[in-house]
Amino acid sequence: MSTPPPFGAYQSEIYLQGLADVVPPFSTDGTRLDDLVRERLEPGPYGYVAGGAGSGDTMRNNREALRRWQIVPRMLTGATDRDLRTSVLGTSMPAPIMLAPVGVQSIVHPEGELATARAAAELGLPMVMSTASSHTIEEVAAANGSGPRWFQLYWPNENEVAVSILDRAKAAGFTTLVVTLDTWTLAWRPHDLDQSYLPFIRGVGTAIPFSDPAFCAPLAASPAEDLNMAVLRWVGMFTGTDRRWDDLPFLREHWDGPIVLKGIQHVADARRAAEAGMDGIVVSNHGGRQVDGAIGSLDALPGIVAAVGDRLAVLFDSGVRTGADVLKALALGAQAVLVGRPYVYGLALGGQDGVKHVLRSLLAELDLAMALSGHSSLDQLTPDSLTHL
Ligand SMILES: Cc1cc2nc3c(=O)[nH]c(=O)nc-3n(C[C@H](O)[C@H](O)[C@H](O)COP(=O)(O)O)c2cc1C
Ligand SMILES: CCCCC(=O)C(=O)O
Repeated sequence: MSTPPPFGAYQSEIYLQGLADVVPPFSTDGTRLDDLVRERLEPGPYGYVAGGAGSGDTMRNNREALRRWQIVPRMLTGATDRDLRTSVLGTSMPAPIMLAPVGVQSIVHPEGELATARAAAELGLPMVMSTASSHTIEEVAAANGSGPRWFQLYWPNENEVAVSILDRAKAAGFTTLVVTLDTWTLAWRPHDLDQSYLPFIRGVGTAIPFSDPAFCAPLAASPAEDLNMAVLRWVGMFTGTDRRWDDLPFLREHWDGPIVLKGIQHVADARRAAEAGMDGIVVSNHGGRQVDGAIGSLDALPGIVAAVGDRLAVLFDSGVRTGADVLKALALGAQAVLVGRPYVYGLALGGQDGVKHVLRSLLAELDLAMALSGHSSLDQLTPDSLTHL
């Protein structure tokens, strides 16, 4: 198997552009994007995307948990050529980085998830499409073309609607189902409450149910004709839902690919997912957007990997901003890492090219972090690559 060109090549590409006095479209530092976007977006959309639950403590805990683990570099290991390719639940990817499901993307850029789907396909990175997308399943699949794609389900209250959405996702080539468990109702989010800002009220992020025959069947008028009625039905369908562990066989019955539960933080829940015959989990606290005062997501990872890592694909998200962050999560046993806000900031700053720039920067930084810390392959990353402060 020939070694693919290193992602670190983005670095030389950028330096060479300097010969023609060209600089990157915006910062290559994933920790600075939030500041750039704050200046660009209206306060409503900015607060919605960047904000967390309550005081923001969980968001800060995510970053602090990542900072408390630090890399201990090794020398003279022959890490000149790296191979970051991997496969998760049958999906091949050029590096263990995926685009987390993020809804309502058209609040930051008119092309929304379509631009994201195109950028993901250009890089071959799997995207996870959200149930709360501002474009339909079929539109995003078309934009993603032959790229790898998974579908994220917000489990609706009505089974007919769930089945209809799952059938559409399957028909549109989504291979793995990601079921998000931590957002069955929205948290207390002062950023949004203080501005009375909720995108869904404006009908953004409702494209999938509003284009769904099972969702629309009981409506007296179409969502285009009577937005308020449709939004009311949306609220009843997707908020305050009550699903339990016993309900999981329903998903197995209606989805024939792998199923991943997203939003796991407790070891006991990870064990439960394994016992329920799930294929994977995402160790995630939704980027600190749901439970304020919760642990940093990375702090949940080692215990969960020890408990179920041999039975389930364990993925990780929440707080990842740099290549070093990705390296740390991989070293602690995640098979792949999802990023949320960073690529959405890229979308806000530059559409499809902006998403691509953020992801290429992250890939390059991961590649160089691997190289300079002495790792030439993913299997060389172990907890021994790190120390905990
Ligand atoms: C604006 C926004 C919308 C989101 N929408 C969804 C969603 O529709 N479904 C979902 O499972 N997670 C959603 N998430 C959570 C992400 O999938 C992911 O867990 C989180 O963003 C990871 O943290 P990070 O932003 O620090 O990378 C959303 C996150 C943001 C920032
Ligand atoms: C009910 C959909 C919520 C979208 C979402 O996941 C978020 O804003 O974090």
